[in-house]
Amino acid sequence: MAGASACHSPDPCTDDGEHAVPDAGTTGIPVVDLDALVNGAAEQRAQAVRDVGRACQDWGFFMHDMEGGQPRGAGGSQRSVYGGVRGAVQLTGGGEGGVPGGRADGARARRLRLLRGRRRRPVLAGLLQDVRAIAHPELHCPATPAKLREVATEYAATTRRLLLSLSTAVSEAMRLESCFQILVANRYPPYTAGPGLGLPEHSDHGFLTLLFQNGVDGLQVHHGGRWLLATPLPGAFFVIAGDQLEIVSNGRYKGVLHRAVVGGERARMSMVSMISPCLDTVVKPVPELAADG
Ligand SMILES: O=C(O)CCC(=O)C(=O)O
Ligand SMILES: [Fe+2]
Repeated sequence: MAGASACHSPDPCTDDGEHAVPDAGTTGIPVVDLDALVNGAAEQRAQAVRDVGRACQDWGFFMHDMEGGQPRGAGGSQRSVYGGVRGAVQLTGGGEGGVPGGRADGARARRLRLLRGRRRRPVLAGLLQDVRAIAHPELHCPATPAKLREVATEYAATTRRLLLSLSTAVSEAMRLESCFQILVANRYPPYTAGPGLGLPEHSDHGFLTLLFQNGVDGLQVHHGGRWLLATPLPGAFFVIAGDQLEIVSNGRYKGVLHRAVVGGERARMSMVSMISPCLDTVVKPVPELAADG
């Protein structure tokens, strides 16, 4: 696979300031009890909404406290999704933005742009293999491996419920029931030539993103002018504020910059589920916040 040869070439990620991957400090990343949001009594829910608001405002990034309880099925969904997506990533040949299905004609190129979002730098060959699939309103899923459709259907539904609860908490005013959802599976092959940039810094174009990983760290979040390594609580989802949340909140919440670094003997995988309003929605600040200027 391309990743192996990339490991032996001069390291483009550490050669110059432009591509350098500085050491990340650790943590302080906010933890929010999302169970209170979904199942809590009025006062617990109100506190969780305040916590989400503060985390969005201060960080644009937080994690979901699994101790507080996770939505039923999410754990099983996380475990089974590794198996499902690993096969899909390998079968699609590990191309960056490897959405299966045909040549990059105009429509497909537009779809790829939508799925990839806004990136500041190109992805370096071999450091990332990914599969992106529209998950809602209709699941567009590769036909192989056979288990993938089953896994993706369950995973999309589980994460969509959580994303909608979060979206409601972040902005009760925004109607997101008819949403648009994208699933992404990223695989970063082993890379022993030093630290490298698997996925350059970017913000996610949607409203909210849920991300979990296979126990190999590498996600970094930009906070307070520094890159911090995002090490999750065991089994936790990371929650990432996207560009549309920044627009809706009139800049009060930021679409946070994040990136993925690679380096080490174990392949890293991350599973991303991103939600947006349906595609014909005009995304603009909610009036109450627009009035603030
Ligand atoms: O692999 C990661 O941790 C980051 C993935 C990501 O940010 C994305 O797919 O948008
Ligand atoms: Fe991202």
